Amino acid sequence: MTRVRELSPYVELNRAQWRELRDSLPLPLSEDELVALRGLGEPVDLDEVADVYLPLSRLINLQVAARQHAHSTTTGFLGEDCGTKVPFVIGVAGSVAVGKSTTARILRTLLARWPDHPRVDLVTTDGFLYPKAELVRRGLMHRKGFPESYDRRSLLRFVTEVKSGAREVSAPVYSHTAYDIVPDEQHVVRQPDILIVEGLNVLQPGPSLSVSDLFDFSIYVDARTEHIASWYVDRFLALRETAFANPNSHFHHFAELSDPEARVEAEHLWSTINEPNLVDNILPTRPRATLVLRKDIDHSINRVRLRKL
Ligand SMILES: Nc1ncnc2c1ncn2[C@@H]1O[C@H](COP(=O)(O)OP(=O)(O)O)[C@@H](O)[C@H]1O
Ligand SMILES: CC(C)(COP(=O)(O)O)[C@@H](O)C(=O)NCCC(=O)O
Repeated sequence: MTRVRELSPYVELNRAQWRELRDSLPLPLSEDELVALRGLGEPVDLDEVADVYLPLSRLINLQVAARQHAHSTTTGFLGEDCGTKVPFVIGVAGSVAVGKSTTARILRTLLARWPDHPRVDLVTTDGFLYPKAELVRRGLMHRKGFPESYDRRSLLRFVTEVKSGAREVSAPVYSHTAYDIVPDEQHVVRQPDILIVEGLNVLQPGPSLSVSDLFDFSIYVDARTEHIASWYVDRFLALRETAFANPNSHFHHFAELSDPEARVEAEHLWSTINEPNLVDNILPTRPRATLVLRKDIDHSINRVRLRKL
């Protein structure tokens, strides 16, 4: 184990060192299950689940118990009922196209296999983007994914209600096909043991209480900006045969583009929207994460940085 710097709040481990912390926890995931969790262009294999995600699942399992204990201490101090469980909330942040959704889905599946917290729910923050009409009204159509394109107050209220133990809390749902919020769809969260909140900007601090203040643990999925740019372009090219091929897709007009034409479009979207958002808004939140998963150019996670203080 190497210390990042003397007196640093972080400890940095390479994959071999991190793998040791699995502590013989069995692998509760099959190849078929993993394939179903992988996003487009995400090559994560069972070795990576065993080396990286199992130690993480073990660490979070320990922290759920510790958090519950800390909560009971506070409720006992207040003379309130110590028996109620407060959902443990995990934030997953990182750039567009870095693979956050795959990380969040693998984590959700692994955490749900522990008998002490089987109910794990996952919400993506795209549901809290303003609807297209509102983004147009605010002049934010080219700022989708920037902090100001989200209804941050609703997101904060949603997580607060889940943490307060509300029986049912609804989140709006976003569709990449429609490029908009789906008017009549809701994701209903019913008293989970763990809630994962995944999105570009979940670690953003705010002028007052923000959603990251409610996180018990947070993960930043990280890679070099130029590697993420190439993953974004490759995924855009691949989407022509999948999502863009759907005539209802907002991006359907890209489906027929040649490789060089599609590359130009993807590079334009990257350099005008997603890269500035990464550099200006997302990367500055990285130091706030409890854990940073650092990916190599082949998407494999080769380093882990844990905040220990
Ligand atoms: N235009 C699109 N059409 C359909 N699916 C998309 C589109 N853009 C991104 N996705 C999918 O949405 C999910 C989230 O993508 P993104 O926000 O880039 O985060 P990440 O790649 O970090 O998970 C991914 O599974 C991705 O494949
Ligand atoms: C929907 C997103 C803003 C991500 O939302 P998140 O769930 O991370 O809050 C992003 O995937 C997106 O579509 N960005 C717009 C720019 C682009 O299409 O690349």
